[in-house]
Amino acid sequence: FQWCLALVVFLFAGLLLEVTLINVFQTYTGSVLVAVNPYQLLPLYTVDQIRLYFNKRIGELPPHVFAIADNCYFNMKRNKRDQCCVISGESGAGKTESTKLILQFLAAVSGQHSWIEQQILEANPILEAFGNAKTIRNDNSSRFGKYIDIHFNHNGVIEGARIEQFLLEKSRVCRQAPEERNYHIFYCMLMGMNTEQKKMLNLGTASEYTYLTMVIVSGNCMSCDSRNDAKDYAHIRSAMKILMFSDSEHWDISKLLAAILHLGNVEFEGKLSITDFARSPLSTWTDQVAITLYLKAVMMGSNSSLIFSQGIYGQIFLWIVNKINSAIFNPTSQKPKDRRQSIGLLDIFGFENFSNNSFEQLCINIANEHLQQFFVHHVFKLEQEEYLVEHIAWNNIDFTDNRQALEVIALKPMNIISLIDEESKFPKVNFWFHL
Ligand SMILES: Nc1ncnc2c1ncn2[C@@H]1O[C@H](COP(=O)(O)OP(=O)(O)OP(=O)(O)O)[C@@H](O)[C@H]1O
Repeated sequence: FQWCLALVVFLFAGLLLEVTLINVFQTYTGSVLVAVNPYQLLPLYTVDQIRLYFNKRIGELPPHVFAIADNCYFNMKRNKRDQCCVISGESGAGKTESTKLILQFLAAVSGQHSWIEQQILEANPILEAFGNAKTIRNDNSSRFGKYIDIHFNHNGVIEGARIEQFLLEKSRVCRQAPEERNYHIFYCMLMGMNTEQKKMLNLGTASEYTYLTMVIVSGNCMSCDSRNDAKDYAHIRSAMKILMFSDSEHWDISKLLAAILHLGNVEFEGKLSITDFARSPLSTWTDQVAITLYLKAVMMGSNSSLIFSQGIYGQIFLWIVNKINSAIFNPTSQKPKDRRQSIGLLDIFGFENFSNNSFEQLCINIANEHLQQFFVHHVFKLEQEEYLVEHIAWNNIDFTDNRQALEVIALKPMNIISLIDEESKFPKVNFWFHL
């Protein structure tokens, strides 16, 4: 497995954008593309541009994300080695958009315009609906990490793909920071469903649901200027059809999403002991699920609806990723002639620093620190070691190595994560870190 060091790093600096030269926001450092988010639609990602960058050497044309994609594709075919493209940068820097552009490029140049290519591309609107949300930094922020492995046959034609997801931010289902929203799918569903469907699920408008209005500090945020929830819902529905979600599966998901919204509006007035419960009329329920839920709710107190809702949403998300994989992934036989090559695209949530950072931010930032270490290791350490071995004269480059920070947080035996893990085994524990 060869790591084609096609690291696409995006820096966040909107001010540069007044510059009229189209390609000034992208440059290379070695095989790494460094880009600034232009935050405007530039005519850089057209079919003509795909044709232009196809089969060109890096550096022949101005720096471009298509050049990185072409480089991966070319290396995979020529060297018969799997490739990987790591896309890194802070939140809102343009990672997800770049991932989609690379996918579009690969789908276009691999040549067949087949059903499977369309299915792979249409997985994005579904994943974004369930895994992305408006944050203060990005109206379409990924709240999970994803690794898409695209599989090619020996002729370089796409044969399938497989998606892995990491660390969905489940706490967002129950609460959001000011000016932020819950996952897009809730608003899309409420805006896009017809009256009859909403009636069957007993659904109203977003303002009626605690999970869509209860932000941590003050104010609430239900709309998002740059998005059209009703239109997006239609797109999600058609994408689900393309990915072979049946109508009944879609309806089951809608029922679960509605259940989460209703669960958020449940208020607990007091705690019933199990003995009280046994005496109560509820103990005559025959529905085992309801009884189990009720007993758990009693035992866990008022946090129970949060835990259920997050658990249900997490399971829906996992199920959806598996369902997508069952449509786009087709296992190959072991015969050498059927052997496939792959290009992997890693797109994780970007580094975040809010005034109030939760455990999720800690996990997101640790993942980013690991990527930064990978970058530092390959771009500075290994490169300079090679210069030494080959006796090449160069000016030593000073760089900040984040290894120590990583060791304290996650690598050394007594690290912050292992301490949190140990402490969280005790009831009612709370953490306050000042890093
Ligand atoms: N190449 C581009 N050209 C024009 N606009 C872009 C480009 N890349 C990103 N954008 C704009 O910036 C927004 C944020 O980009 P994106 O969602 O890809 O960021 P991200 O790095 O994936 O953020 P997060 O880590 O929060 O998921 C997009 O919704 C889009 O409006």
